[in-house]
Amino acid sequence: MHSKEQISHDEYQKTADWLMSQTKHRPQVAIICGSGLGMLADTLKCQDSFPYSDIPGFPQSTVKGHAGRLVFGELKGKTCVCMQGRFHMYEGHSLCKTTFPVRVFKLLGVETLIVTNAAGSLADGLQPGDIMIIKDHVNFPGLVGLNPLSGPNDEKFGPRFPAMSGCYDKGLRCLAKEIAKQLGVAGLMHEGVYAMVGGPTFETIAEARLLHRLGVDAVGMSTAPEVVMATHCGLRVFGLSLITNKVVKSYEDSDSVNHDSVLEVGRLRSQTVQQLVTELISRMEINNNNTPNNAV
Ligand SMILES: O=P(O)(O)O[C@@H]1C[C@H](O)[C@@H](CO)O1
Ligand SMILES: Nc1nc2[nH]cnc2c(=O)[nH]1
Repeated sequence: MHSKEQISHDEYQKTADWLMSQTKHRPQVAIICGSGLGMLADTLKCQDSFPYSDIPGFPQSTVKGHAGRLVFGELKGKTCVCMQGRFHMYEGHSLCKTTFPVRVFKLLGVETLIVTNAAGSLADGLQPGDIMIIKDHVNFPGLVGLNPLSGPNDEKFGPRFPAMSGCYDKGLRCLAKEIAKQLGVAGLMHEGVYAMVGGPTFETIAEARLLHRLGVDAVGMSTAPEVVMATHCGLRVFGLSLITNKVVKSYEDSDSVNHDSVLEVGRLRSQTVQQLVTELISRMEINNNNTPNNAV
């Protein structure tokens, strides 16, 4: 089902053209808000916002904690677009639809994509409330062929066989660590490997143990397909996981995770995540090599 659906370049372009006809903002940075992290859009000034239901070609958000709005605005001298709500494979969207906004962002002239998510920790040193800079990912659906790039390749966006080593920009990861020190939150910050699983089930204990043994630090149900699409079309990527729970790895442990507690940790850490992302956007350099006219 996932590899058959294709979205043509024209369809992405139509959505980008519609958005450019509705707002004067021409974003350089795009932010995808994870579960409970929609407040990242609140810091944007001079906002223009669009419910997904009004945007031609956009899928709809169905998950609590994902408002379903695209917000454009200015942040510390940079023009941004923020997805208040992302699309997940488990909602029944094809991977093309799940990642639809990423190529639209490319056509809008975006150069850098910031992805955020809520994730459960497997690494012993990662506690709920900690923030993990994503150094790399394991795309479990992708490993078995559920890849948004399956099917005919559109060379206008990128090559047939894109490299994924180094897909999380090193310079931005270093900058984020420096900012965390300056904000006095270095104690909360870690760097690690995120794994995407299909969801919507949280992990069994056996699955949690398997992921832990494989070297995964945090697990979630998103992000990897977006990053694959972004890297394919040449966007620079920065990723953050907010650790919302420890994944249960012991049969003696009676804890269990639920979506409301995931959202609650998002609320508790919203200010810190907001400060980090704001500073990162403020201090990142933009090369302006992807203006909408020469985007793809
Ligand atoms: O959109 P993200 O990846 O932040 O959402 C995570 C994974 C599930 O969608 C949900 C589980 O609580 O949070
Ligand atoms: N798969 C998965 N996704 C999450 N999102 C937030 N917490 C979790 C978790 O424990 N497992």
